[in-house]
Amino acid sequence: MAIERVAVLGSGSWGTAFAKVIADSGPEVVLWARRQEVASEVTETRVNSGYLPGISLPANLTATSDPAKALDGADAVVLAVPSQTLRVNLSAWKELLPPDATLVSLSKGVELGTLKRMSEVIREVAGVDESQVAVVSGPNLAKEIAVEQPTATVIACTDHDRAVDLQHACSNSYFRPYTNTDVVGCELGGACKNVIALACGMAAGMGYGDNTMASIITRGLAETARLGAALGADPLTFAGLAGLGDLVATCASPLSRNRSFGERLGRGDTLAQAQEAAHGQVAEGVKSCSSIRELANAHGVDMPITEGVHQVCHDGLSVRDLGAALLGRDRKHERQ
Ligand SMILES: NC(=O)c1ccc[n+]([C@@H]2O[C@H](COP(=O)([O-])OP(=O)(O)OC[C@H]3O[C@@H](n4cnc5c(N)ncnc54)[C@H](O)[C@@H]3O)[C@@H](O)[C@H]2O)c1
Ligand SMILES: O=P(O)(O)OC[C@H](O)CO
Repeated sequence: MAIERVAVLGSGSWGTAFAKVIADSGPEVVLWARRQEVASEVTETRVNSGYLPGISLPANLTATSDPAKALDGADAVVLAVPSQTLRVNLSAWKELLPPDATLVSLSKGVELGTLKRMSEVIREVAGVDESQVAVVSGPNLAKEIAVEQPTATVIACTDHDRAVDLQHACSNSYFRPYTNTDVVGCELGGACKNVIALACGMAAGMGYGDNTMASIITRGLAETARLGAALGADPLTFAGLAGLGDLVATCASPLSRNRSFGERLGRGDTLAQAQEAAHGQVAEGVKSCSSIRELANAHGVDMPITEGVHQVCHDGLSVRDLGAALLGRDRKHERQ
């Protein structure tokens, strides 16, 4: 089914940038903003100055703070709110969802408490089959995409035809989506890389260089793939855009909120100071390190970097002691 009208719910950095991607690809887009002043600014000036200052949004993108108006007649509903608020947000919107619309998750996290991936939360709250839920994940730093720097991504959906429809709705001269049916692998790649980026940031904050970064990235990928194997993901997904691609972009980029957050901790900031410096923008890994750790423990999967990041963020471990703990672990074979 051709996608002609899209609702994007959440007008932060990625919600706004992805709304622009879709509008630049053809469909009409209505962006929902929590705050009326953001919706008015986007509609009247075509700018979301709080999240994407200086970016001019296209004419086929309008905004509203009324979810009913955003969702009316939508062929696809894109969910662009933080992982830990998705359940509450979607519950409020549930009755307004057009019955056959594709529900698309942009959020990269694992829910605290339930340990569910975002597509699982969506299926549960909306009461839809998994074939109706898609995930967008890849090396997609919002600020680069907003200025139309070329990138690729993955649209994961168990229903290949639905993924292809969405692929058509968000393909343009700077954005190239690939399809994949491995929803589990794509979501785990997106959630886990935020935690690994926190660790890379911590190392950078301590003054360590590229050998350390490459070691954390590679061993971070190894532990992500171990979790994926336990949860039924396709191992090849982790070598793709939603695995290695997103991991490298996030761990290396000063634009990443997760890496920047970790860097502050590595320089000696407290969690509260790093949170304050984030100016309300979400660094998903700070919460997902705990849910991913719990998920790994429940499946008997060893994730030492994730465990260490959790201990730094929530158990008072110092970044220096995290480094020592990781280096001091039992020696082992690379494939273990
Ligand atoms: N920014 C990126 O480059 C990027 C890229 C890919 C994926 N993501 C993922 O997309 C998701 C959204 O990230 P973002 O970058 O847009 O975040 P952001 O911090 O820029 O914006 C979050 C948005 O959610 C809204 N929000 C916050 N709390 C809310 C609540 N309780 N109810 C409703 N809305 C609430 C905020 O008002 C804001 O509009 C995250 O899971 C993130 O990991 C971000
Ligand atoms: O800014 P971050 O750390 O949330 O990362 C942004 C994106 O997920 C990169 O793909």
